[in-house]
Amino acid sequence: MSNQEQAEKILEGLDPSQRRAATALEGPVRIIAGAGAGKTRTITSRIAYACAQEAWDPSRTLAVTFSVKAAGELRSRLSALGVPQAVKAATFHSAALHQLRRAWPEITDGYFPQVAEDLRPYMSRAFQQVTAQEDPDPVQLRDLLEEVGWAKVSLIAPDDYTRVCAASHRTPPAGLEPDQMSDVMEAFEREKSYHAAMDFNDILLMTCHVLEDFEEAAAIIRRSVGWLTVDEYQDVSPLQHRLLDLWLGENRSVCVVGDPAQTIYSFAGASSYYLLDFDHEFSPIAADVELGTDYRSTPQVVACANHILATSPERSDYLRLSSQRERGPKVNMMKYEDDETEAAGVVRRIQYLISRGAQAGQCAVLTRINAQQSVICQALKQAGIHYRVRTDSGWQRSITAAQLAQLDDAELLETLRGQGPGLVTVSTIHASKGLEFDHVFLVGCSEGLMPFGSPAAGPLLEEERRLMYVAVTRAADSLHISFAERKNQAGGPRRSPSRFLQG
Ligand SMILES: Nc1ncnc2c1ncn2[C@@H]1O[C@H](COP(=O)(O)OP(=O)(O)OP(=O)(O)O)[C@@H](O)[C@H]1O
Repeated sequence: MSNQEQAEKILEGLDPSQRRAATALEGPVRIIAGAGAGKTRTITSRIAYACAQEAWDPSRTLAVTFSVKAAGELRSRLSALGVPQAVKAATFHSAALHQLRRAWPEITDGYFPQVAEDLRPYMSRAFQQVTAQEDPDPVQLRDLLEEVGWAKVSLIAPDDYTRVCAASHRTPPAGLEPDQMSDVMEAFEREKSYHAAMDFNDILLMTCHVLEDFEEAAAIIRRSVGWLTVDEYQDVSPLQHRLLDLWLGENRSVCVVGDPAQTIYSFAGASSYYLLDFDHEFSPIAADVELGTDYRSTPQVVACANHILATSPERSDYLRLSSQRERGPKVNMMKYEDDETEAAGVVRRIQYLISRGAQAGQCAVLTRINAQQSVICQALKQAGIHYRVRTDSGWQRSITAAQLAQLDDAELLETLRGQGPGLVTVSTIHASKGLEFDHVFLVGCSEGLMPFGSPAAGPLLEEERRLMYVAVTRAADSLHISFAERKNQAGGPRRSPSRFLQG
């Protein structure tokens, strides 16, 4: 097959908008893609098409994304499209770490710092030095580390922290005053450098530093980033954006893809501002494509997703999806007495679906927070249904190693990839991002849980709305939304249905 024929074949599975995005090979390209609209299909086809056309040098082609899982998905889809191995698909952090390692001997004689797995000891010592208090408790420690992480990805130096707090009414964690927190931030950095350690954000900060201050090393890095694709661009932080800017320099071969309605990490410094502003920042852009056709979900699920966004004050930034599928069952709404009854009801429904031929691996129960999961897991266990829990740190299976050994190879592979036929998924909404299931059960849809903390109108409420949208759009065939009127039989305050379901 000639290169041209091969290139044409790559485009075969794309609709006209996806094709327009995939064939715009030079200059800045923005793809705004709704949930299930094939953004991964489009960007992988674009890279494959460019390589098949010999328009790009594969060894200078880089695609970055946020999670290890998404990077793995990109790699396997690129390889299925016959893309040369030389094309790199990586997380921001692993791409930067690789560049930093290579540049290091050119810029210093010092040892390469270790990426610290556990930052708690450094933070604990920093806290003690500044406050002369005992160890912070585990929750304080977590909050302090989150605050330092937020400041770093937001490019807020310790010196500026106090000013930022005053301007934005931000309250530091662990009962600290802003200037104490600023001192803790400095002490934390000292502790890490004393032990030749770095955290995840340091990888990006140090790479920025190399690109800014070491001309030769910067030129080598920039040469390796000839054609850049950035996935999930709606979740980019100011620090990641700075790195992108420095990677590109004068280069304008950049394609970003994202969905402003799926920004769910604002609390950690992510912002859809860069996606929405891309056409100004990179003006003139070569192609600006919107993908609004949802290939994943039924019209009923899509209508529910559109309804959730319809009352948002930010709705003009969001795409209105249209479903490409046949009609399916209507969205099932249920009210239960308490959490246990809700869990039992959900499990009964899953049993019913399985008895009608559904695969357990295609059923997911989604929760807003981790604490909602134990009652669900208990009910699944009682019913003898194997499940796995998806947390941000990975899978915890209810199935034992011995049971795992009985699965055949194909099942095992699928199970390990998270798509096995045998295990129901119990996941937080955050951890379900990018996944799809035939049957989705979204539990706890009451005020207080969804939106969590029932915030007043404003950015917090909008982030909760987007979370609900992400949850709903994971469903391909059937969607089951429920809530419990009380926590348990003992009573407790009466809960009302989520405002996102009204109207
Ligand atoms: N042109 C198309 N024709 C048929 N099916 C398609 C097309 N584009 C995408 N799909 C299917 O739609 C589903 C979603 O595609 P993909 O995984 O690329 O979506 P995504 O946009 O990355 O999803 P999300 O952002 O919601 O996680 C997949 O099952 C994919 O095969």
